[in-house]
Amino acid sequence: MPGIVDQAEARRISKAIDDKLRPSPCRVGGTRSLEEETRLKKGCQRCYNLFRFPSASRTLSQKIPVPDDYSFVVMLLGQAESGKSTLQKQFQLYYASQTLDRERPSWRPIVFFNIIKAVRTILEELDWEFSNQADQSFSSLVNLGPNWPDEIGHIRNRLLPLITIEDNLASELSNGVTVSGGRSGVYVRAGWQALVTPTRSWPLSDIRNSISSGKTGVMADMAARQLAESQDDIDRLWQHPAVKALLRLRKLRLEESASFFLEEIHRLSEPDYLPSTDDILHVRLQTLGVTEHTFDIDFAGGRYNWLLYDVGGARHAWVPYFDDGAYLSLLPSLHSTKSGRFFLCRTQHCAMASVWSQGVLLWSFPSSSAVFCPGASPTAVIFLAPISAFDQYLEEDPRTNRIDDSLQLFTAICSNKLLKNSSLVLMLNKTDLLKKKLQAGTMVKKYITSYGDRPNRYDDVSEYFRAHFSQVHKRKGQARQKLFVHFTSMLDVTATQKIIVDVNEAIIRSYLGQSGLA
Ligand SMILES: Nc1nc2c(ncn2[C@@H]2O[C@H](COP(=O)(O)OP(=O)(O)OP(=O)(O)O)[C@@H](O)[C@H]2O)c(=O)[nH]1
Ligand SMILES: [Mg+2]
Repeated sequence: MPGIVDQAEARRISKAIDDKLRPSPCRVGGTRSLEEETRLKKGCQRCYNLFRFPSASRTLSQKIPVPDDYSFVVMLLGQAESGKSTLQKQFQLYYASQTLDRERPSWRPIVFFNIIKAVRTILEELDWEFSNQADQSFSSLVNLGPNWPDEIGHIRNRLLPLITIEDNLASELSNGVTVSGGRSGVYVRAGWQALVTPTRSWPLSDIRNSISSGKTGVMADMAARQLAESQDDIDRLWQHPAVKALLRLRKLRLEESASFFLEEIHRLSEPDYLPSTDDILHVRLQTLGVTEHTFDIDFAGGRYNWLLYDVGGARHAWVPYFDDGAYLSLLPSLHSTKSGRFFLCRTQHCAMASVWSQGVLLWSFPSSSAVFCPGASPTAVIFLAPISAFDQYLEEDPRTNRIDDSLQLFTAICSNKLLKNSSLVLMLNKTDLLKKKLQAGTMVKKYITSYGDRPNRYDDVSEYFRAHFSQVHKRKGQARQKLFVHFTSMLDVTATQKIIVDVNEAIIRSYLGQSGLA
């Protein structure tokens, strides 16, 4: 991978991976039935998983002997947009769906914000094409004809009242939180839902009442009205050949969920629109700091408390926490979660951030990387790596490939001594997007030179990435640390929920093994 290893090392790893990828069922070990053996020989991924993660395939039949006051602490880590909060929503949907139902109204203005941001981005890009069209390249390239600037200009004028709402809506939703660098966005901390819709009304009739009685935010109301008025123009813009050309030829990067929302604009503009589960899973909303979620999980005849920590992955989202101060300062009020486990500190001169608990330094890390550790070492870390991002670069550092960045973060996590007893779950996420990109002909080797001339097919590409992450764990991981790997598409509810159950069971088994309770 560019930036991780030098050329000779890249060739060595590449060869090792090729060797590993050659069908070799024996390497997964375990006792196999004839049928399983045969399927394994044919390269069946499910069989491979069964042997690689045997715990996930069996069911615990007895209540497990966990101390009464023990909580399974699980941290979700990974770069920005890797899908951590989406996985948290899937946990909530599975284990506490009534709380997700209660929160539905609070997602409504966030959906509106996602739409407005997409519309603004498209118009800005078209403005750029328009003002730089002296060479006529865009028009002639896509055969748009001479009138497209006028057509878009009219739509743009009608959409201006909508897009001017964006910043104020972001500020209302973020409750005044902004990040440096002038980025527009919605950044949320734990408990934001209650701020956005104070009534948290449910069922639908109550929501209609709360919307009509003005109990939702002022800007959210205004956005709803403007969307209702602008829906036809948004649709016209989205369907316009100039926009399709932008997406196709200029590789315009909208948020991944933008097309989902723009396709559905008329449904989302209904006066009593309430976000569906699919809408909530598609929403893009940046997490700021750490949010804590508690679930009671019924399992094998017992009830267990899980504390899930969702950590914001964007580097710039951490910037507000690292402002002036020449001394090591404790900032517990900003960073402690409900259970008061986190303390974040910084030293100005070495640009390191540190995590403290009860006066003990737990972890230090460069302030540019977003890792965080709870007061006690977590039972498990779930690391999400979006493998569809092979052709993308970090927003905060356009030279760093996103897969490369994920590998670096994963290396830091595997080698962190504080996590030596934690189970590690690696979710190679966004496989649906990866498939789409490969089908559309995007070549992996163009962005990941070490991929070489391997076939540009999903099975080969996904296995290649899995092998790379596994190599990191093998080289940097610690003896007692187990690694469980899953390919995921976090928007697929059925598949993800099955994986969640498997992962939970694997974590519990691993905990029992570590603590000698098995
Ligand atoms: N197509 C697709 N989209 C996904 C998948 N997982 C997450 N997304 C989308 O990716 C976007 C980012 O997901 P988040 O869960 O907000 O990412 P995050 O890691 O919490 O990001 P930060 O809070 O900024 O650290 C959202 O719009 C999700 O709907 C996936 O497997 N497939
Ligand atoms: Mg998040």
